[in-house]
Amino acid sequence: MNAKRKSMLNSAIVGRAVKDSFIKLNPIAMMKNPVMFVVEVGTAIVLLMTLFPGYFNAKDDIGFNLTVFFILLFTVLFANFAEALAEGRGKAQADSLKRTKKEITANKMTGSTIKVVPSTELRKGDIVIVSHGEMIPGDGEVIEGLASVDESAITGESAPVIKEAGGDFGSVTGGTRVVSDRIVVRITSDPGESFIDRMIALVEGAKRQKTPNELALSTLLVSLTLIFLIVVVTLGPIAGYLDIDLQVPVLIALLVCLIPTTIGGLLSAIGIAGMDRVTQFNVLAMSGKAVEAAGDINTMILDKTGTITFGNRMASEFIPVGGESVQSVGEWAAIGSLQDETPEGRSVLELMKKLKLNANESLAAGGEFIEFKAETRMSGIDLKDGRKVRKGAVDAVKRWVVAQGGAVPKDLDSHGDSIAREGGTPLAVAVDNRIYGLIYLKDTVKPGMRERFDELRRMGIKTIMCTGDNPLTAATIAREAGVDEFIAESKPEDKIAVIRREQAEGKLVAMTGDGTNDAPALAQADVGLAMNSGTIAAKEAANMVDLDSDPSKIIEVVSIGKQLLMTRGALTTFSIANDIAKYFAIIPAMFILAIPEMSVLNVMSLGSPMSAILSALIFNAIIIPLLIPLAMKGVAYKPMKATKLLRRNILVYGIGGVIVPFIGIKLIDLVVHLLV
Ligand SMILES: Nc1ncnc2c1ncn2[C@@H]1O[C@H](COP(=O)(O)OP(=O)(O)OP(=O)(O)O)[C@@H](O)[C@H]1O
Ligand SMILES: [K+]
Ligand SMILES: [Mg+2]
Repeated sequence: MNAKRKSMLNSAIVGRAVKDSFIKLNPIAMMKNPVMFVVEVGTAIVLLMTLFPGYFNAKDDIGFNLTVFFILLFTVLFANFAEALAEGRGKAQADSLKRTKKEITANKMTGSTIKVVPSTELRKGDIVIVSHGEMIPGDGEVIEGLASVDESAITGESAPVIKEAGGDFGSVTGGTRVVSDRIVVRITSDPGESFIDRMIALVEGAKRQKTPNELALSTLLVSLTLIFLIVVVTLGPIAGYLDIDLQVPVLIALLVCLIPTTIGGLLSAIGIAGMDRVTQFNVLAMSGKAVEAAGDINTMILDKTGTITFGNRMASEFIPVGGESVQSVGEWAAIGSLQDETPEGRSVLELMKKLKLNANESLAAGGEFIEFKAETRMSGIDLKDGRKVRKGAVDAVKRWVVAQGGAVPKDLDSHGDSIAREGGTPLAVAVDNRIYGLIYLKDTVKPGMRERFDELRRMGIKTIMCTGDNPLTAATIAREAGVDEFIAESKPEDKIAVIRREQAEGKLVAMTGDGTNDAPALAQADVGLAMNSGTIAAKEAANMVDLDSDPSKIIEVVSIGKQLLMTRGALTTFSIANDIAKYFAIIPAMFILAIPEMSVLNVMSLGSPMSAILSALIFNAIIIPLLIPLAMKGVAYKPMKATKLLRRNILVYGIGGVIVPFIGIKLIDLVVHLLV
């Protein structure tokens, strides 16, 4: 991550937020937030009454009304400021992305000629050539060649990544730079629909829509506002009937204190900041809904290779069976791997070199390469002389050999099992109906996995490891990493089946993936995190993309989602509890103002009715900016079960929410009382 992205709020962002706070006063924009809209309307009424007291036949104290007006105005401005500040970093980031997007020229291939055209003219399906030093003019897939690409413009990561035709590392992003070699790219997006365009829209929050959770909460806040509005509006006539004179600005002050302005003012900032936290983490969430869903996840599906383990499964040993030799196992393994571009395949050839073994490579000439497929769990080559060479998962190779009338050497299983028990992956090597031996693929569990899974368990999240590997290896790695369940010998479609099974039980499921065959499962999952290095299909199916291509990040994304939901819950509790406390300050004051004999009601022994009302109103306003840091950073929490967490939060934010205003209002009153 680059420093620019990491930089916290700087003065430019704050300055812009201050300006935006005033722009956001526009009532049409304000209507999106009904609670604050009511405050704004109240502010306008008080202003009119201050400016034209004659019209309202108010016998009033202009000084008091003017003070109320300013406090109300600041209440609205503070809420606007919270939202503007939360948007700030995204807007700044969008600006810098727009700068990288500036016009790029493309070497477009039309037939056999190359034409230089502006990147804006490129359409889906166009073919371009990008050489060393040039910018990639649009999103696409490498169809020829291999190059290292500097993707720091989007990922912030300065180390270049290798992009090559075929496989899962072939997708490139417009605006990134080729720093070595030359690639031919097929463009996969039309202008305005590129990854950078989507990223700009996303960080700018241009298309931000309320999430289902936010909508539900907004409905609650609007209902509360309506109830209090009705109460306060009817209070006027009732008081009039009783011959009690209640001034309109006092009623408005009462209303504003009662309606949930704290959460109303911070709600959208909390949502934006949550999205922002995910973005700073180099994960692009396609919607706020995805981040929230992450907070509600019950089940997490994880890959073994590359997610829980480092994934650079390297051949470390050739183990002969049935009386064969290391040389023959190695030779056939190598012949079957000559064109296998997977890390496993390449490592076989490297092991040959390391062991100083030779393979008669000419045997492979003119043969037909059989690519590794997760479905068959084998790869190899059909030689020109008719012999078929295969290497792959032991059970798959056994079945293949038996189907051709071959026999399984007696010592195969024991050797295979001992590799698996150590957490390694055994690959069997066979030619036609004869098994020569095993390749020992070594892989290691990433450090710290157990602690992270413990944390997930404490949050009540179940982890399921899905792997194409054999049950023994799977069990060993599962035990070592501490996942709750595992599914071995799983095919890509098995992932969808697990996701559906969990969802049928009413659970929300998260998963990560990068291959085209992961795309359906990524789409089926409630939270699908695709790797940026992955295929276009995977990235389109997912609702999040990890720019650093670290599948284990799903764990942190879930934590951020949880934190977002908790922050919203905590501040809602705090806000509503707060309003109850203000009630005790302002209601007695109103009635004492009208009937001085009622001064026994002054439970908080505030200076005067006027100062009580103003103090409650000032507290109501300044609590918003005071809570901005909490709204932006999210509440701190320890992973624990949802019910326990809820109880704790109600205790802290509910009771805290009742006590804090009593102290706050009392302190403010001490000062205000001196002034009025
Ligand atoms: N290049 C290869 N050639 C032959 N067989 C392979 C090759 N790569 C993997 N295999 C075998 O196929 C099995 C399935 O591989 P696949 O990549 O689908 O799953 P995996 O990597 O083991 O698990 P995960 O789903 O956790 O990534 C492996 O366990 C291994 O036995
Ligand atoms: K309030
Ligand atoms: Mg794999």
